[in-house]
Amino acid sequence: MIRIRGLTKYFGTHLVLDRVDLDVERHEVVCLIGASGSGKSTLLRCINRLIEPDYGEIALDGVSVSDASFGKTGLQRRVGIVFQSYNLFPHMRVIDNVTLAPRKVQRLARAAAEARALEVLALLGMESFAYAYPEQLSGGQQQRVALARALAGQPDVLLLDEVTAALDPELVGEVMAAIRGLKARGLTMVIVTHEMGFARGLADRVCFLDGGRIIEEAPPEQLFAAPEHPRTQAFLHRLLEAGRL
Ligand SMILES: Nc1ncnc2c1ncn2[C@@H]1O[C@H](COP(=O)(O)OP(=O)(O)OP(=O)(O)O)[C@@H](O)[C@H]1O
Repeated sequence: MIRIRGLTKYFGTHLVLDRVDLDVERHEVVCLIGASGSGKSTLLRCINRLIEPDYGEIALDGVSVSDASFGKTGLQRRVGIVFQSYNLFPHMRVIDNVTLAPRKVQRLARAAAEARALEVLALLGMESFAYAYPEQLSGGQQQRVALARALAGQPDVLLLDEVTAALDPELVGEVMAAIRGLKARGLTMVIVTHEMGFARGLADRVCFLDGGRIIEEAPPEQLFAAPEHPRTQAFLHRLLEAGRL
């Protein structure tokens, strides 16, 4: 479904992605792990063109993401993204946050947009908060609304960039459970995470980035139990020492 070849990105003279190749199949969940600065977020953000790469190709179902047939809004509807900072509009109720893009971008009528919003909020266990304001919700609940907002566009792929990083530890579990529910429904996802438990429990495949390259990829049970590359071994060893594995 997603095919990435030779993706290369510089920030100034700093090579941040170095000829990355990656395939993601429909219904697959791929987690990107690696040390801070290894290029995970940059790779993720190239997929929906929040960042433009310098070289390389990304195709979605065989069509280049820079093809004019997508247009930028078309691409960003097909490829949803959720960040660490959920960025809900504080002056708008949950339901208005979730219906905003479908109404303004997809030109859906209010009733249809609200029906869709209630459906995705229910999927994330948030339907009873539809008429609340963001400030009335916990961080975990706000992040679930941010997930609902991304899903309301009915994306084919969801990109998650450290979505649990800003949450208090006791709130991480509810967001992870919500994402597990999305996987069970067959949503294709590419996930950047520092939570190895998350990658282990959720991913079909884990990619380890180091210095802007994917240097090892494997199903989690294999990558965590028997990493092959010395750099992956060293990274996992450091996490183990820090009590984060
Ligand atoms: N807009 C930018 N301008 C300049 N340098 C950037 C920019 N965005 C990222 N970088 C640099 O690119 C490198 C890779 O950043 P990226 O955020 O992709 O790494 P990461 O693996 O996601 O890190 P982290 O786990 O800390 O989020 C880092 O050295 C970062 O400082």
